[in-house]
Amino acid sequence: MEALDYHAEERRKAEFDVEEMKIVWAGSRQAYEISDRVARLVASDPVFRKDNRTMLSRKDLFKDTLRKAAHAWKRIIELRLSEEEASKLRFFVDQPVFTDLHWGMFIPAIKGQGNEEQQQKWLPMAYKMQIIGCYAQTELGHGSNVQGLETTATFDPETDEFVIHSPTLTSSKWWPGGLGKVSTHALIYARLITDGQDHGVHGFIVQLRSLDDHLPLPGITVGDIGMKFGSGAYNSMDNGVLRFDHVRILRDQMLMGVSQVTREGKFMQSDVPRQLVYGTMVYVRQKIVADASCALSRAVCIATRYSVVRRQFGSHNGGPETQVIDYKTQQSRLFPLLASAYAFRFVGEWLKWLYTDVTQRLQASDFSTLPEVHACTAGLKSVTTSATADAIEECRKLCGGHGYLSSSGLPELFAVYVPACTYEGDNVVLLLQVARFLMKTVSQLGSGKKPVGTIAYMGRSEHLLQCRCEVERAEDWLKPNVILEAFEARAARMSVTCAKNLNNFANQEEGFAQLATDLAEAAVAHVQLIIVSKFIEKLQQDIPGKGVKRQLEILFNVYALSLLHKHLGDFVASGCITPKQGALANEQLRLLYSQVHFDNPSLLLYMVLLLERLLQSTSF
Ligand SMILES: CCCCCCCCCCCCCCCCCCC/C=C/C(=O)SCCNC(=O)CCNC(=O)[C@H](O)C(C)(C)COP(=O)(O)OP(=O)(O)OC[C@H]1O[C@@H](n2cnc3c(N)ncnc32)[C@H](O)[C@@H]1OP(=O)(O)O
Ligand SMILES: Cc1cc2nc3c(=O)[nH]c(=O)nc-3n(C[C@H](O)[C@H](O)[C@H](O)COP(=O)(O)OP(=O)(O)OC[C@H]3O[C@@H](n4cnc5c(N)ncnc54)[C@H](O)[C@@H]3O)c2cc1C
Repeated sequence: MEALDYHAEERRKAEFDVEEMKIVWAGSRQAYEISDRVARLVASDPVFRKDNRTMLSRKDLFKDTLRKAAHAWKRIIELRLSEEEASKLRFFVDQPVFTDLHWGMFIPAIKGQGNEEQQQKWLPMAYKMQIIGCYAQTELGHGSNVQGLETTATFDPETDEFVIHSPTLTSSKWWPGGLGKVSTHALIYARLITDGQDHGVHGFIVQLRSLDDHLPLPGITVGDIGMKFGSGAYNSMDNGVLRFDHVRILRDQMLMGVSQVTREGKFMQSDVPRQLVYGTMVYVRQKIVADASCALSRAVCIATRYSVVRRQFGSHNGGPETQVIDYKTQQSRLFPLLASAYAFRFVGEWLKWLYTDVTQRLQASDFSTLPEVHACTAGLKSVTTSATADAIEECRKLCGGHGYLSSSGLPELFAVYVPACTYEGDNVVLLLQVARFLMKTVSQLGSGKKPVGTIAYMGRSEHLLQCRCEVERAEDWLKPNVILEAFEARAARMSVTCAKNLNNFANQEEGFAQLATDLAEAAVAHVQLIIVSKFIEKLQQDIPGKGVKRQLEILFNVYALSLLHKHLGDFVASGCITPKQGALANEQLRLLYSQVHFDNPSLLLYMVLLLERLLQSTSF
């Protein structure tokens, strides 16, 4: 049989409503139709070809990216695409580009932190792309520690201007995408100084290049920081370096939504939390979580197709060899990744809802859910991107030697994806933010303040700290409430243990530093609980289509039990389950793989294959 026949054969065996599954993946019928239409648009347009990317020189790759960006913009206008359609177009073009930062950070920062007048002044120009902006926060010396930034914005009351200056080499802005070659403007973060007093880091809009000849303006030194990891990949982006030599900007170029400086040079803090200065990062972290399932499903799709076609060993009497998908080891490495793609998809949908909710609350001056939203976006960004980056590498190995070829699509996918573990907050630094939130929650238990939302389970910690898992047989692990309680108990116990251990330190900050590893692990347990619980909530919804819900239930069990198996040490050490129950979970996981394979050899497989058309991956 030819490779295509193997694929057709596997597709033929599917026993669930494929059209309905596509809709579940997309989120709604309308979202699916948009995705399908835009995918075809991109696939049929030769300007958007991507098969030669890894062979282009940096200069040619960059030119290719500019050509694609200009063409995309032309198509968006000609076809009057909506924002959702335009975002899909960006997704299918699939090449990091300066417009990501313009639309994804520069504009949201002005919307989120600018006052009405500033929005009216800057947004129309930005929407028409008459100006192009980037997000220049990170410096050579400080990225994670935003409060450590050194660039200064000193108010000069005589001229009603700020003087933007890079006082040291380490204060050079370093990394911003779109900065190196393209941006005319930057949203920069600098220390606000009025009358000799330092008010911490605030956002300022600074013009970098002339709108006539694109040359840097006086006092601005700007350039590209050079080649990055891998061929093709993130090298399509002009990540840049930027230095200021006493550059003057008008006072109203400080974003004044969170704090203001008056004409007299008086600093005024609005009645809103200062953390709103970090709001754009929260927005993008939420987007990154939604994107994780897309990158992961691309990789899983490639590895699955390969595993169906590839045959090694096991030929009897000259018959065909065994499809590698039939090896239990291949299944146990691949199926949890497929299940994770669906889990991340659903938690991403939920996070989008949470973000929309907090935005509406903020408009009504309700800041109560901000800490939880920060913890959820930070934690989910960390856990989903780390898992996805690891999964792409695992998919490469699942394709044997062929996975190492550029034409498999996996090396470039890995190279382009892996910085997601670092940008928008290093993943460990973000986990420690979650841990801080958890420790605060634990310290408030018993104060009468009832934990709500994703930490509501902490309110039942008395029960969760002493409950016993009732699993006696492997199939008991198929019950969602059994799984949920095990994950809740593990998360609660790990957090409470950390909190107790912290109390052994006279100095809390010192304790936090010493226990950082345990705290990060407690944060992972909490975030995995969120993902598991959102998958369960999804399954409680009405999901139409023959066999669709059943398949999602199988994927849920695979996701949860494979996590339980991977983190068995945590579950057993915190006393949530016994070693025997851990072994039963593993047994059930094995049964699940083989049950899927025995009942219908292609069910899981088919779900990946259908994603292929949607995701347009470069694949075998
Ligand atoms: C019509 C046409 C349309 C076209 C459409 C085209 C579509 C194209 C769209 C594309 C979109 C794509 C999206 C974009 C692509 C992404 C590309 C990525 C490029 C990368 C960019 C970057 O990397 S930007 C730089 C990011 N930098 C970081 O993330 C830095 C990480 N560090 C920090 O966030 C902070 O320093 C910190 C949180 C680690 C520490 O902060 P700080 O020192 O102030 O704090 P404390 O720890 O003491 O905390 C104090 C207090 O504040 C709370 N807190 C901290 N952060 C937040 C927050 N963000 N929100 C709310 N609260 C926060 C913290 O919990 C503490 O609370 P307490 O209660 O006091 O404990
Ligand atoms: C491809 C790419 C695109 C980017 N785009 C932009 C952009 O458009 N705009 C922008 O402003 N920035 C951008 N950045 C910068 C990015 O946001 C930072 O690199 C990121 O925030 C991490 O900061 P850092 O580089 O200072 O890492 P560091 O903080 O120096 O991290 C180094 C190591 O130290 C550890 N570490 C640091 N602090 C702690 C701590 N408190 N406790 C425990 N461990 C710690 C980290 O876990 C990590 O292992 C981009 C980066 C990349 C790679």
